[in-house]
Amino acid sequence: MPPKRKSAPTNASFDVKRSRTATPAASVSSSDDFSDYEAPEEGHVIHNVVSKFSLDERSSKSIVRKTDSVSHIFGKRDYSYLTLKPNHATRPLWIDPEGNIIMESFSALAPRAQEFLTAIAEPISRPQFIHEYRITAHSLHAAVASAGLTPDDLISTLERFSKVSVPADIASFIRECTESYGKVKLVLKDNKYYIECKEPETLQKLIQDPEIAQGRVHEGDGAVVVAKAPQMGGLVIPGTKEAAGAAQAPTQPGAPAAEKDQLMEDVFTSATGIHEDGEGDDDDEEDTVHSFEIARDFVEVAQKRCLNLGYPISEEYAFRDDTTNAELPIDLKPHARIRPYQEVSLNKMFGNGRAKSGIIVLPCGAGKTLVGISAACTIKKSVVVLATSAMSVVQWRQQFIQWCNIDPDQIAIFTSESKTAFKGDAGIIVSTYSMVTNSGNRSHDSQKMMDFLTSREWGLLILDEVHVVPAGMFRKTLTCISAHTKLGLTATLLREDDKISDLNFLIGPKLYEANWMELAEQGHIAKVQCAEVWCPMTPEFYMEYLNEPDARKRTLHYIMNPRKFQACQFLIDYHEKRGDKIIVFSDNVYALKAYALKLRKAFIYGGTPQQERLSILENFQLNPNVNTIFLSKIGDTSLDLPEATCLIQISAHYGSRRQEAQRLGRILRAKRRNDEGFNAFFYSLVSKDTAEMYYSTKRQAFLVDQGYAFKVITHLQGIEKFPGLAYSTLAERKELLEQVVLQNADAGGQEGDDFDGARGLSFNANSSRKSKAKFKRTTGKLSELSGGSTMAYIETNKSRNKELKKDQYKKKSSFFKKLDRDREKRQKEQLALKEQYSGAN
Ligand SMILES: Nc1ncnc2c1ncn2[C@@H]1O[C@H](COP(=O)(O)OP(=O)(O)OP(=O)(O)O)[C@@H](O)[C@H]1O
Repeated sequence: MPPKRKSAPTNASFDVKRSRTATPAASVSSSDDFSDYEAPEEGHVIHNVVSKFSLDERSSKSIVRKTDSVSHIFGKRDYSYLTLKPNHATRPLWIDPEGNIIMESFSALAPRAQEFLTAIAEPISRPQFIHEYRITAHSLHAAVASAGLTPDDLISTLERFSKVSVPADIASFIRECTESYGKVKLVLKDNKYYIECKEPETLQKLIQDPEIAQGRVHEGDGAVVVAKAPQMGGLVIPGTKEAAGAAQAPTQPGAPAAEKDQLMEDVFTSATGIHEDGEGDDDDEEDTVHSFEIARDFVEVAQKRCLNLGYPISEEYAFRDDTTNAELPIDLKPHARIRPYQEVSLNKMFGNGRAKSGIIVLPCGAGKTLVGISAACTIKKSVVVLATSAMSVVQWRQQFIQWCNIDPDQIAIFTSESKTAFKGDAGIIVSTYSMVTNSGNRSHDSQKMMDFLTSREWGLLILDEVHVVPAGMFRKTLTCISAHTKLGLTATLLREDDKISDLNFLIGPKLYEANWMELAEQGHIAKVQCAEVWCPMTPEFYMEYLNEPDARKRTLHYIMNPRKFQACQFLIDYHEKRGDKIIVFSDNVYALKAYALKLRKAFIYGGTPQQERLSILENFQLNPNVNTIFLSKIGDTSLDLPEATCLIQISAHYGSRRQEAQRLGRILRAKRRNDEGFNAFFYSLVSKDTAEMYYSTKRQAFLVDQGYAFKVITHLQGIEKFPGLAYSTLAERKELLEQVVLQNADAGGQEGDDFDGARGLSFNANSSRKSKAKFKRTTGKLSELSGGSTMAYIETNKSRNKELKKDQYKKKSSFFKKLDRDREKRQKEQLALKEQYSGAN
């Protein structure tokens, strides 16, 4: 097979078909920069050691499938030929030869198995009873790097948990991936970069490579430095029980019986080498490491080359040995107690006494900010925090002051409104991605701040909402800010473009991903009842919907469907009477205003002046007469309203899974979450038999994978008898339809992208800036925007969208191009007729 450049198969992993189309290592060019390098897909087989491995061929040779009357239904996923172990009923895992792992979460051994799987595999779906995981090259990398697991540990533990023997192909995949992963490290010590390895042979191999040799710094005789590796002992993360000197946390309720505990401990110990009492087998041993220095501007080239050679580099920061960068006097306040899952995620980051770069995934409202702050308190060096909006910037600063005993003067804000550096040698700067990457003309103060940011070294770079940042912007950020450790934080590691794997490469592996349902069970986030309410279209709206040629106007028809309005009115009334505080979300601003005005409720969208926004929010929080507010997409993220207990969604961003999860996040932090029997409510109102139903299903995919169940409500009991129900007569509905028909297509569009507050749409954006960026059009088809290709995020780069469109057009045959032209012509004629008709009336 000829080497493919920039191939981008869509899966991750251990998937047989994908690994076949893997980018051969040689295909990643040896050019000197990364500008033309496109990282492979998430978890995709990323180096030659892995690409040599073809599970497909091996497994297809060895499998003898049964053929009976039902086997055709299961096709390749008929695994009935696998032999179950005699005591399979007590084991929780099914492992198939294609690398998928299914876990019975009701098994007594499930808690242990889950702990193990979270360390070695990617969670794919975790509903109540059955969880699905997949072993990927990246997950194995993270397992080796953060938990220090050996291939034998991994395979033997899988074997113990599995109902069937671990297939030989999987065992060899694990060996091939883990043999090289995590062995070579990039360490920044005394402000010099070192490539470090425990095996002298591997290091020799790298040194002898002509490309790497070019970047090597020869000090004295150019010898390889041999040193003792630092050990984990002594590193205490602030805010943990250990830090407070408290005893170990008691066993959780519902823990397995004593005799099972012993079995589980055996299994766990065999996997990690760590006993329950925390003693490692070889804690006292010191390992020898060999390293050589690499020039700063050669680091990326070396990283790429090592990846090609089959030794992907992990980045680590020996912050305790860093005497060059000033210490930041920062500690958590005594009252701060970090939660168990926050502690687990931080342990993954500081697992071996050094800080590892990577991504931590926690549900919305689960406290990512405190995780970032605790990381800063552990490293105790200068920190840069980058957030997506000016409002988040303010919140980050407030949280630093709330949780830490740091002088507020040492936390500076860099936004369009504030540009002052911190006092002293070390400090914290909080800014937005676009402030840092803005390539336009900067004001004098802004340039001064940028120079400050780029001229020094930072101990930690915290990247908030890491998944939403366009990849190009990301690269720019990482090149202009030199940080020893990069910590990405997100709730939804989902992107609509094909750049998710860039995060693995540019930041580091996913270090930890929390289980939403578990956190809800433990009361850290609210339990939510989710429902999709099907609202039939009225006949007159449906006729118009079917005949409308313009996609955006069609959208307006299903959002303004009178039956949807009635459902919204009914639900607001029902939940207000229950004592809930309700947020109604609408991406469509025309509908937002129309619904809110008709129902006499307050609304906030991009055009609402700042003062008015704050006043509405304050009333919502404190005034018992203001129980419902309408919000446009500007409220999707960063809005901390713990009073809210019910969400109603009337219009959304097509099929965006990320938006659905983020909106749900607004009620996950409900104050009342620990009240007896408390539930928050999330309703998505969907017009039946329209495109909205398709998008709605797509939107829910991520939450369903997290274990949320969406009930379908086809009829709201008692709605017909609801007093004052709007649009209950045909005349009213026709009047509404007329108003909708008279709107131009823009009314069917959505509010501009609120990627960054600096562009004017965030909650605390200066209203004078709003008009500049209110609406942003991108070229592309509806399906491209909608998540039609299992996407949740669209690259906000206009030229990229144009390219996409062009590519699609190129792919079309002349026959289809002709059809497109004919259709456009017909649409123009229809529009002209309509205009003529409305003019005549
Ligand atoms: N360990 C803790 N102890 C007490 N309160 C906590 C803890 N961790 C987080 N919180 C509180 O939980 C709330 C949500 O935290 P935060 O805003 O960091 O969530 P998030 O994960 O960033 O959410 P989102 O993704 O929606 O922005 C905050 O009010 C925060 O103070």
